Amino acid sequence: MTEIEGSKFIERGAHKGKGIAVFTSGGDSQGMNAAVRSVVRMGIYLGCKVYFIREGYQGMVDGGSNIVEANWSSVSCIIHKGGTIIGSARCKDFREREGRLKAAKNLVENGITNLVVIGGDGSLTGADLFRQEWPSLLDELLKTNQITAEQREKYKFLQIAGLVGSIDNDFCGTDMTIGTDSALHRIIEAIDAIVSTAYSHQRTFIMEVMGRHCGYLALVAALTSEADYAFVPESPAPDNWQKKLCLKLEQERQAGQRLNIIIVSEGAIDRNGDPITAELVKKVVVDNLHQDTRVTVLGHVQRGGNPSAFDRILGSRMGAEAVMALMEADETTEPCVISLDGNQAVRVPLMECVKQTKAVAQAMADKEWEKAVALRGKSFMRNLETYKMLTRLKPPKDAFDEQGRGKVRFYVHFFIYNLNYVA
Ligand SMILES: Nc1ncnc2c1ncn2[C@@H]1O[C@H](COP(=O)(O)OP(=O)(O)OP(=O)(O)O)[C@@H](O)[C@H]1O
Ligand SMILES: O=P(O)(O)OC[C@H]1O[C@](O)(CO)[C@@H](O)[C@@H]1O
Repeated sequence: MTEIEGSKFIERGAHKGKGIAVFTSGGDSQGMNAAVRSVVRMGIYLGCKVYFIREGYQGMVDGGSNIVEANWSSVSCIIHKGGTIIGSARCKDFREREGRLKAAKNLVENGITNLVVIGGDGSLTGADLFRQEWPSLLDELLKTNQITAEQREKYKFLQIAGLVGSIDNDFCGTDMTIGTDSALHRIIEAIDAIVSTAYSHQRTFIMEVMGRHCGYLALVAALTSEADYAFVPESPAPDNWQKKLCLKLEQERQAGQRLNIIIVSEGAIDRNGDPITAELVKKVVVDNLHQDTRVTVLGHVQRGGNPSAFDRILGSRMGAEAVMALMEADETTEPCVISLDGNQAVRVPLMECVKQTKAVAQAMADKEWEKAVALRGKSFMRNLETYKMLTRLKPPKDAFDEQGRGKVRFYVHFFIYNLNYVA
């Protein structure tokens, strides 16, 4: 790299002959293609041989035509596409050492010692383990005559850079994972559509959103749609949630609201760790309030469709940074995750992020809810506090007209004021 008046100039062909492979793993997410494109083009610019590994870890384990060299035009016209053009999978084989042994052999055979992993917490946890085991995997391959002593020596270091591609935003160490923003767009669009029909029929809608054990999507969806209630896994509803929920819905109706929206994260639980499903919430509302209530499960719509501008840029920036991280690494470098910190792309140690992400799961298993929320990070914590505060606030009396109905303009001011106040 050359310094030109304070800015870095990365020379074309500076890393000629190095082998890099990129693959996408776990649930697909919008923006993965932008990241793949960026890795390929940055790699080629630097003179590397860039490979696609198709179908995630399964392709790495199976090898053969799943590992193919990419060229500049293989990634033309994909930045706007949802999903991942190189396929993704959940792979049981890679969870076993035997599978990882086959994967190691395939990488050595293709001369690949640099990996860009684009996936969620599971994929990056797998990558962390793979990197730790690499020397012992090569030893075993050598011992069983599957690789030569020369190959053992030449490929002794495996460098890994992870990009967090998942709609769940459940990985510690980055502000936003690639795909979350687009999924939120899908969710908000759907809620806005539901609100109009709910208004006409004075209905209550329960919307189930994805996120696995992470409530980020549910929380931000609730905040941005003024939902009346939200169930998120990290901060389970109080034991008497049924009563509190019904009271809240009743209050809103009495204030003149024609509809209610409740957001349920697919991983929502109560304080005992038992699931709170959308159907269970519906039963509580119908049995107690006799409201006309419907459930909408958004499902994979959230993962589909074109990526937002944010996710395209995020994927592009992260992809280029991942290649640079690999090229600058030496045998002492720890594997890293390319993260978003504020507006900066930063490299953080993969092992640390995996450890912290596991700690969230542990805190939830131990029912240490406050710890779980804190471990999710500041932005999660602030969103949760904001939402709780907004839903606790009751409108003053002058928010109602003579018939006791809510004045719409008042609500708008009230909401905006409070949002500004807590932000
Ligand atoms: N502990 C692990 N050890 C080895 N491999 C793992 C491990 N966890 C996950 N993997 C590998 O990563 C793959 C993807 O993991 P997972 O299904 O958890 O999705 P993810 O990467 O978390 O993505 P998403 O957040 O979109 O679901 C698994 O199918 C498996 O092959
Ligand atoms: O597509 P699948 O394998 O059904 O997985 C669904 C899961 O994947 C995610 O979409 C991404 O992790 C989760 O939100 C959801 O629980």
